[in-house]
Amino acid sequence: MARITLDNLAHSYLRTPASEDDYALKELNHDWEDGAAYALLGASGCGKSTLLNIISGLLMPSQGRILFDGQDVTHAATAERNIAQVFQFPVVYDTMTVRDNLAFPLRNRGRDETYVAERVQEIARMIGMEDWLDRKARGLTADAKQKISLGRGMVRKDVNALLFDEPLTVIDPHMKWELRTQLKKLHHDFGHTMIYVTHDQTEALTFADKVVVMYDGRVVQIGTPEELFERPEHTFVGYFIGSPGMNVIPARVEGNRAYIDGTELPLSAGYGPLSGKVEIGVRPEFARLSSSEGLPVKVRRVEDVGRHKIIRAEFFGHDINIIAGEDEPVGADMTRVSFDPGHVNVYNDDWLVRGAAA
Ligand SMILES: Nc1ncnc2c1ncn2[C@@H]1O[C@H](COP(=O)(O)OP(=O)(O)OP(=O)(O)O)[C@@H](O)[C@H]1O
Repeated sequence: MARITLDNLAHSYLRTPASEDDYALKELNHDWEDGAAYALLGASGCGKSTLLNIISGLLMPSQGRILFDGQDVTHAATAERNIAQVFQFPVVYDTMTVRDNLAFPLRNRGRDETYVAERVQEIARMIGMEDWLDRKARGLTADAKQKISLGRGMVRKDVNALLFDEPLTVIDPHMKWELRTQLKKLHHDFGHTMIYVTHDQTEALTFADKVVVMYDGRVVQIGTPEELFERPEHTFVGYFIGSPGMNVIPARVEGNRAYIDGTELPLSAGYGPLSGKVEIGVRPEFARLSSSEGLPVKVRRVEDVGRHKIIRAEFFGHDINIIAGEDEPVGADMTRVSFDPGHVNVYNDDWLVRGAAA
């Protein structure tokens, strides 16, 4: 396994980029810890595949270096990087049996047949294909073929990193959950450095130790699922993670008070003067509807989603969401909302501002 260092890395698909907007991947400096499981999460077109392809060697960055355990591999071909990759669509040899497909990367490395047999059996069990080992891959469903691709990606223990590019797209929903759990177990057992690209927050949050959130070619936050929930560093992280996402409301901030349309809201920290766009961010989980406490709010709709209720409401002309417990009644007299001050974040031009403890 390897620590992967991205040093001053950036990429533009244009030959002569003129401004930052011309970069599909904006400048990035980061150390990916040896043996950690990362998810690269973001909406379509934010640069996830560009970054993954640079790490795998399919794409040469227009700026910066990439190092595996301190060794510069920027100009090394994919084959020299000793990585395993699993793509969105299956890559299998149709004329080979499932067994030979799974064994391929090990035989390629000259591993002895006893080890190959043992390891193939182990992986086949993991992907639920023990009974299919002697079948030819031709004619199998896309779903089964993708499981073989995943198995092949995982069969070698001695790779520098395992890279997955939306690997569960073609897998049916039930198997998706099972494979995600298996991948997590595999990571736990073997400690591979894993990088998993997805636009699905559930996939990212259940799989990864750390989630790398990308927005418009930029890494906006790298954190544990808890950190992304508690303290989104950027409003995009707030919107994108959570269901529904964080409420973001324009405000004026002075010291330890925020003002929304002139109405005061307490904050748990003090802030210096802020210019530019100022907003507060509060997750629906930390907003509370009541008949007497807080600021005026107009409930528009209540959605019962089983575990809890989502209250869609209007707050000083802005749409906000409030989460209430399944058993909490939502009466017509509930026209006030309060926010837990410890969970009200302040954003300046979309970036989190850290206040001084009040
Ligand atoms: N070969 C290419 N030539 C020119 N522009 C490209 C190329 N590949 C990607 N781009 C552009 O770079 C940006 C980032 O694309 P990228 O594929 O890395 O995003 P992504 O997050 O992986 O998206 P998706 O989930 O849709 O694959 C997009 O604006 C895309 O249009």
